[in-house]
Amino acid sequence: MTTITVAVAGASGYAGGEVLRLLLSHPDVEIGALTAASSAGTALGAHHPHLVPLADRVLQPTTTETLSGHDVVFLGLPHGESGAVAAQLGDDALVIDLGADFRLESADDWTEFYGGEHAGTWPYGMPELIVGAGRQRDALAGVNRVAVPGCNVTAVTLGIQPAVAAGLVEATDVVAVLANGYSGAGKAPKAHLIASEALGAASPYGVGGTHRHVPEIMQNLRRAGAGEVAVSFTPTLVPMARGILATTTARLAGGVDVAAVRAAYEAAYDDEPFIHLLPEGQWPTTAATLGANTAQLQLAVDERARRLVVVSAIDNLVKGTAGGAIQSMNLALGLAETTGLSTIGLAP
Ligand SMILES: NC(=O)C1=CN([C@@H]2O[C@H](COP(=O)(O)OP(=O)(O)OC[C@H]3O[C@@H](n4cnc5c(N)ncnc54)[C@H](OP(=O)(O)O)[C@@H]3O)[C@@H](O)[C@H]2O)C=CC1
Ligand SMILES: CC(=O)N[C@@H](CCC(=O)OP(=O)(O)O)C(=O)O
Repeated sequence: MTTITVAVAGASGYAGGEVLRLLLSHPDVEIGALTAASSAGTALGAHHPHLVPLADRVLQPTTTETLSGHDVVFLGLPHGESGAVAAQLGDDALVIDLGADFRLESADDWTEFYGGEHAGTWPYGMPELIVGAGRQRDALAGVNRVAVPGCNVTAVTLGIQPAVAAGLVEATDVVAVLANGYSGAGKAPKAHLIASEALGAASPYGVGGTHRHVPEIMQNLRRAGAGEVAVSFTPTLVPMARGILATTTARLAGGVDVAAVRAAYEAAYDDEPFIHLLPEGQWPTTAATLGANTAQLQLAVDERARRLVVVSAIDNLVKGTAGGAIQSMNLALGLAETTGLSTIGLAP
């Protein structure tokens, strides 16, 4: 394989920085232009001192000129900014959007949850998503545009989709409650992230069906084979830098037992390099996934409540963003899907 040149827009941000951290270990990639907005003209090391090999690189403005001429462009920009940038980049570049602009199929969903005009729909960058009898990875070979999923969406979808696809649960009765690390909110200061108030507290946000990831999860479960879908989704900010622990429960279909559920999850994930159904009795923790492109899962059947309970853990910045994005890049370019991606976490 010849060397792939990669530009990263939003390189001073958390998602862009994580793309760079992972790309530094990718054997086929050469890192090209790094761009930002207000941080243009400053050194990358001022924003990401952990990215030592790139510390002296100077951030450029995010323009067509700086981003063009690369094989791959990652966009780690705030929602609503990617459409205009992508439109200026030629079809010969693979453009991978880490934001939400091109994830949703429904323009009405976009307007309801994000506001403004819908930019469009790109191939969805969740290789493991069950789509009919196949997987979304089949749709990623050779594409030149990829919309990377939301991090919460990744945790919940991977957690519940095998049961939904196999008809083992009622897709109109799915409830997900999540513990979320701060970095999911990006680096810009936000009122609900003032350290003196948020440290030491667990605080729900986006409650009552208002979070913008609700339509994306529903879209995924429909693609996985559900007819009607209803998902109750409640994220909770907890004092950790990275990580998502999602507990997703759903009402079991009649007659379904734990053996049937476990068999469905094993069938769905045994061949997946990054999705690990843990041995029975062992429960996921965010710590075990930190820095790794993995999702760890465990399930139980609550017989009294007749509900399936699935716990899934990911690193929001790796499997939830940058790692998933590079996995999709590999598929789009015809590289081995796992190239440059680690299953080794960072613990304790
Ligand atoms: N954090 C996470 O866990 C996840 C994030 N994402 C998505 O990735 C994208 C980036 O998020 P994140 O890195 O967390 O956000 P950050 O706030 O940490 O970073 C935003 C980046 O975008 C740049 N930027 C801001 N406005 C503009 C603009 N108008 N034009 C060009 N560049 C601009 C910033 O540059 P400057 O330094 O100059 O301001 C910075 O580099 C978002 O769409 C987010 O939703 C997706 C999944 C998970
Ligand atoms: C803690 C926190 O605020 N997390 C963010 C995760 C954002 C994300 O996954 O990215 P997108 O914004 O690209 O959808 C949230 O729940 O909205």
